[in-house]
Amino acid sequence: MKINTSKLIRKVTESCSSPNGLKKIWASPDSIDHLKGEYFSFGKLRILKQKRLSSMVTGTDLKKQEMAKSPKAPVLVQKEFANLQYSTSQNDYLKPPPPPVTEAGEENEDDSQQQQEETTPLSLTIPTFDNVQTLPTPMTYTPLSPAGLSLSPIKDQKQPDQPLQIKKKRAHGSPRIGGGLDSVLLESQQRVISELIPAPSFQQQRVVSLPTVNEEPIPSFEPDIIPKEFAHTNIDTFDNHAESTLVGYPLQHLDKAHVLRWKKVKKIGEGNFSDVLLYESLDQTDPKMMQIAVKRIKYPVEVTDITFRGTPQYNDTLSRLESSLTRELGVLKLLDYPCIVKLYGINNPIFVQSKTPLRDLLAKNPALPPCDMIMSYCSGGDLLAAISRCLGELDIWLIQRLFTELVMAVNYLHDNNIIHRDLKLENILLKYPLEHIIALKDSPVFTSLNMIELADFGLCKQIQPGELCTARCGSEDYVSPEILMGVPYDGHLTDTWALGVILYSILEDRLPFDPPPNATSRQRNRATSHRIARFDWHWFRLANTELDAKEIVANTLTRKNQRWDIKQIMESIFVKTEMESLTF
Ligand SMILES: Nc1ncnc2c1ncn2[C@@H]1O[C@H](COP(=O)(O)OP(=O)(O)OP(=O)(O)O)[C@@H](O)[C@H]1O
Repeated sequence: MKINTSKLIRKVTESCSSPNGLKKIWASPDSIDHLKGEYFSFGKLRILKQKRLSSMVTGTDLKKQEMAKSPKAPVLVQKEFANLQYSTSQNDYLKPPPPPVTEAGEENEDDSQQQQEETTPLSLTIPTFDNVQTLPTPMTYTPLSPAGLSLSPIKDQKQPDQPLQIKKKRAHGSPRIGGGLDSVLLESQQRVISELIPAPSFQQQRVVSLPTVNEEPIPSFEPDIIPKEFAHTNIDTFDNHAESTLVGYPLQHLDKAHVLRWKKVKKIGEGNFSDVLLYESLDQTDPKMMQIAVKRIKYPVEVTDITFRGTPQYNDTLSRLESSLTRELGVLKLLDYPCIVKLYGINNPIFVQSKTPLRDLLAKNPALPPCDMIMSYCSGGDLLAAISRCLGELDIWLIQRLFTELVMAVNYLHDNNIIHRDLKLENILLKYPLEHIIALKDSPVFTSLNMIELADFGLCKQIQPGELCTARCGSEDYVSPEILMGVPYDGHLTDTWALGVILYSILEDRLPFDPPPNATSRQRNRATSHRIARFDWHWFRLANTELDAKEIVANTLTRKNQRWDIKQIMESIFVKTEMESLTF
């Protein structure tokens, strides 16, 4: 029997978007299971499973708990919007959605009846544009957390009277797993900018496709190549070792004769899946590697906690983690472009040599050693933090320069049949602090040096020309309507959509699909996905300003059949004129 969950979905949606706190919704365990792929990741949602009855609890109590745990996200102060003009001419809209479809066999909310309900087989409906009759369900993702099930705040907790801000920096300590099996399904803790990642045990809910990428063949693991001291070291040794000194292998020479050593300086960043640390060379060899950024993978609790061993969560998590890791490393090894972060080396060759590095390591040792990716260091940090620090006041020449480099990086990826799928402000790294970049403006080297590096290839994919993707992944504010709809999508065009979101955000100092500055409380309570699906964005600060950049936003934050691809963005006046001045 097919379960009808539409009523429950509506209730959860209302509850999740309610600013006033706790609400309980009772439903059968199967209904909950059915919803998990959609809703488990809602920041305010917790699922309490009982034997025959489940409840979902949403509310501010959970938010508060998590907010107390998470460091504050950088706040980007907004300008006054009191006299803003409202411009709609450049936008197109979907027609208002018809009322939600009522399916036969609707669930009864009555508790007593719920208790009677026995297991009902789940059915999977893959929506297409033909049969989508309601707006897509708001989605966030719940990546797997080594810290367990704590939930983080998510943006719709904003109170109506709060100043606008691009605040959606990741929640520290809320790691994700992404990219695995092209469906990246891990659960339990979410980041503030979320990925649309269903939980691992709910893959029947979601379009799950195995990777169709033509991955570069990775040579099979040769045990001899791993230095003895690493191949049989336990995790404590690695941890102590990693605290102070890092031993790494340059990608070109994965043998013991070429090991390099670095000393830890400090932590410089944190993602959902990794800690990023600055190290300085102890060998004084290659100047490029004097200072390096080390991306240390955070292993989810499901693979580190021995009590999970042998459980479906363990197996699922392990394979997704492994898939994500090998994908990111496999792609990074191939890339060589000024505006893209470089992978210089690795702390253990097995991570780049084996197709199943984690399983191989676990076969030798019960605990996983750290995985440290040795990467180029960008001393300016990420663009979101930089913009936040300067209160969103970037000169247009600088916006033009940074965005042009980003477009060139994405063009390089697309030319090489790679889609990024997680383009966002946090993944754009500045090679130098913003003030240094500004000071360099009139220097002769300004046009010969790249100022950004694109990072975080955990969700990228190598694709065949014309291939469509099905994995619903990305970050909530940057995700395109077709991904929200769950239909197969062209990854090139979802990348250019994200470029539109990025450019708009830098220009307007706000994310395009946040509630508008003059929003009514009803608008404020609407999910971001609702506005995305309706292409509901407007110019505010720049409503009356003529700017070449605006045509890029207008032609990317639009329907996929009208959306510019990367070549068209490169042909725009804003990008083309800047590109012509660059010499790298
Ligand atoms: N090479 C680098 N140089 C300087 N800072 C970096 C570098 N790489 C990453 N960072 C910092 O660390 C943060 C997290 O890095 P990254 O996005 O690669 O991790 P992640 O775990 O994949 O994150 P996410 O949660 O977005 O998937 C970045 O936003 C940035 O601030």
